Amino acid sequence: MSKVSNLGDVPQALKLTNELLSLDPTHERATNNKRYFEQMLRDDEKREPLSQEAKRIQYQENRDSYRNTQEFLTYEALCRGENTQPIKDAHRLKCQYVTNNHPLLLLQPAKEEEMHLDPWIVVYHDIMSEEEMRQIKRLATPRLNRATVQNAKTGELETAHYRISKSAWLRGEEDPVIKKYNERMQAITGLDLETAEELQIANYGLGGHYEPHYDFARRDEKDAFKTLGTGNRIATFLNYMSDVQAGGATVFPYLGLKLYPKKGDAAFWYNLHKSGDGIHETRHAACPVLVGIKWVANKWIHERGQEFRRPCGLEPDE
Ligand SMILES: O=C(O)CCC(=O)C(=O)O
Ligand SMILES: [Fe+2]
Repeated sequence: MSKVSNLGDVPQALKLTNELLSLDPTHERATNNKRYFEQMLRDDEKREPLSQEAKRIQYQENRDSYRNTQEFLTYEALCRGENTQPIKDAHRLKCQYVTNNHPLLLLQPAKEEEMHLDPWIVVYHDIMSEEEMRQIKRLATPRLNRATVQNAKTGELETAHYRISKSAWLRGEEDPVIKKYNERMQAITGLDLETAEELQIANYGLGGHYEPHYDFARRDEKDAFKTLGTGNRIATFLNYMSDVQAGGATVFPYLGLKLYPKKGDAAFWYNLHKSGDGIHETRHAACPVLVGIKWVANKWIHERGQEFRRPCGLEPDE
């Protein structure tokens, strides 16, 4: 009951408390709460009602400054399902079958749908089978641990309030399903996955989310990916292994773009320009899960090995 009142719904908290007291009239905590909620409601009646605008200001004053930046407010608006800006050049977006002339794709081409042109963000439909998803979840489940982030100053891995999920890493050698799936991602992207990170499986429970971030490391970050010796994260291949009933979209605040998880689909984008500079508009976030749970599998592809597959460009933003 006090949790309901913490959310600001005192009348509902009082109603539930009265219900509890009708079942257990001697409940001491409920008796005290009842008195407390009734007093709160009497105090409320004396106060001038707050306008929508005043409520918004009060809400914003209680948050840290980052949460009031345009970026964060846009992230929240996108997560509520609002459209914050029209998708640029939406009329030029295309769908196509992709084979890259690769034996793995000739009989079953990948169904590629462009979601954004610059930066280029695509979704591949139905590329993971039910059985593959089941096996990946089976392997990951006993190994799920609270996800961490890298502290940009110290380089240490730590848990953070802005990333709430559990994750596990799966190596290609440990199961034929993983190996085969890695090969499919390699065929579709045309990139070398030898230098990629292992497959990261993430599970988001209710309220699980990951606030706006880049997948690539900035120049001023300490030791980012240095131990790997494979350069920066050139691209992200993000597989959705569940539908999410409400919430849980992947959103790009600078593009006004929302990708809704669809079981068996995957999103793909380059994080770096051909020059190696980061593409800042790829900043993205995983919205809080409101109903259901969310499973994803991330493959972060690195720069080394792509020298001939995606040659360097001479212009910084080519
Ligand atoms: O789960 C998502 O939708 C995005 C996850 C993500 O951005 C990440 O793990 O880096
Ligand atoms: Fe990410």
